Amino acid sequence: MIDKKGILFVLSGPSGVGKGTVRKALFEKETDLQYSISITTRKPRNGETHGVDYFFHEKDEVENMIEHGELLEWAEYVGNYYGTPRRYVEQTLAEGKDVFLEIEVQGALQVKENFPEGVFIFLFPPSLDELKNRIVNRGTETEDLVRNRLLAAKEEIEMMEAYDYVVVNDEIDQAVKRIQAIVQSEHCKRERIAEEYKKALESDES
Ligand SMILES: Nc1ncnc2c1ncn2[C@@H]1O[C@H](COP(=O)(O)OP(=O)(O)OP(=O)(O)O)[C@@H](O)[C@H]1O
Ligand SMILES: Nc1nc2c(ncn2[C@@H]2O[C@H](COP(=O)(O)O)[C@@H](O)[C@H]2O)c(=O)[nH]1
Repeated sequence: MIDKKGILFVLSGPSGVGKGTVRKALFEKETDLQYSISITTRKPRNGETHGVDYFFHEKDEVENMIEHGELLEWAEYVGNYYGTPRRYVEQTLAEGKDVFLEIEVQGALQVKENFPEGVFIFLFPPSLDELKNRIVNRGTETEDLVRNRLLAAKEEIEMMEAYDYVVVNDEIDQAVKRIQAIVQSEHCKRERIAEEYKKALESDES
């Protein structure tokens, strides 16, 4: 019997490209996706809430989670830990629901090793100048952190080929529509595979 697990979608890309913005706009439309809230040691920004934007933890707590295998993937990114709680993802997929991760590139590549059947989407900026403008204009990072995030961005963009899809985030609405099309098409693909599998089983029995 083919399993009815949910699909794991992973949205990734350089800092400031608009992952959070696009994900929030997508979730206003796609109510069937389940967002996996990450853990981080970064301090909350103004307006961020524990359990909504992130689970905010101390460094030793996260190191304990890593040691006990509680994270599906984790990365040290520009001085802080970020990670995906394993149990939530595995349980939700097993219930047949789709899970959506919004994570940086090192983490996405770790997920790809463990879940090669996942769908990996790279969000791409219209240009590097625009990427810099977005990080700077967001106003959440010091000058040093902006520089570090841009340095990381250049390395991250080189990993783009490892992804299944590249979506340009020029206009938020357009980027959301492109991701919705990917979600739909992946569902159709899996339904077709399940159908072919069923037919193959039936012809085997006859
Ligand atoms: N298509 C877009 N056009 C113009 N501005 C955008 C667009 N998408 C996002 N932005 C703006 O760019 C800034 C960065 O967006 P956002 O915080 O969503 O990026 P991110 O990729 O999640 O960043 P990080 O990885 O650092 O968390 C925000 O100020 C956001 O409003
Ligand atoms: N590897 C992981 N990366 C994550 C996770 N959650 C968020 N992120 C990414 O970290 C950077 C920085 O985020 P910020 O909120 O400090 O701007 C960004 O690229 C996020 O997408 C995670 O669980 N694992």
